[in-house]
Amino acid sequence: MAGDRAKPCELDQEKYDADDNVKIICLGDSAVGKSKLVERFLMDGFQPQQLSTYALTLYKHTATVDGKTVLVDFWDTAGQERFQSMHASYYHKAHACIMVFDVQRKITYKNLSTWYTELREFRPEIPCIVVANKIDDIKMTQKSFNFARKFSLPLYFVSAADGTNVVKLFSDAIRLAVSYKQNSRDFMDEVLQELENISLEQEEEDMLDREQRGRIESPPPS
Ligand SMILES: Nc1nc2c(ncn2[C@@H]2O[C@H](COP(=O)(O)OP(=O)(O)OP(=O)(O)O)[C@@H](O)[C@H]2O)c(=O)[nH]1
Ligand SMILES: [Mg+2]
Repeated sequence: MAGDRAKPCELDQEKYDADDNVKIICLGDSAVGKSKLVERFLMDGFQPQQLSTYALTLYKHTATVDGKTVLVDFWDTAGQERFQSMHASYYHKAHACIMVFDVQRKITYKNLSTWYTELREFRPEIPCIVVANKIDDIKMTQKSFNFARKFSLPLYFVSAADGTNVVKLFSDAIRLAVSYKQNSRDFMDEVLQELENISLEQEEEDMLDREQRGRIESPPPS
């Protein structure tokens, strides 16, 4: 159910290896509207309250992409310092990113580069959408935001308050996540998998060695 708080068992990230599971993360400064956007998409509603996301909220959604059912987890967290302590697992196995700024607060736009740098440290290749939120509140005089162009990222002008472009944003994010998962594997994933396999092989070898030594050292049965 949308809005459920993440329970430890739901944080088992192995499930994202299965074909029908994708993970989409939300990034951006505090109060840019990350939570409101997900809520608007999932519940088609908007309650203008000021509550900041506490630690981590997982929103679950079932989508259909090209006739196939896809289970989508949207990961949402607070954009403030609290985020710092959990970044590695937040990015782990993510298939797409929605990176939000507030068109009314320039600093949130400036900070995109910090978010983007961190995203690319953990997930060098996943699709990332840049989102200009709160366009209901200002007169958009064809403002141009170079950040998205500079990194060749798609830019969406949206409003969680009145719903402008919200469905389009999330539908496209889901499609991108699915196609990323089907068509390419992150190089980092491959390297990590490789390392995991090597250490497993090593463990197996060590175990066989120990067994063999045990057999030699123990006296033969009389
Ligand atoms: N006018 C307007 N206000 C919005 C919009 N989206 C969000 N807000 C308001 O902005 C504030 C912050 O929204 P949140 O969704 O809680 O922001 P957040 O990015 O999740 O913040 P953290 O959880 O602290 O990281 C709330 O008061 C919302 O009502 C929008 O599209 N238009
Ligand atoms: Mg939030």
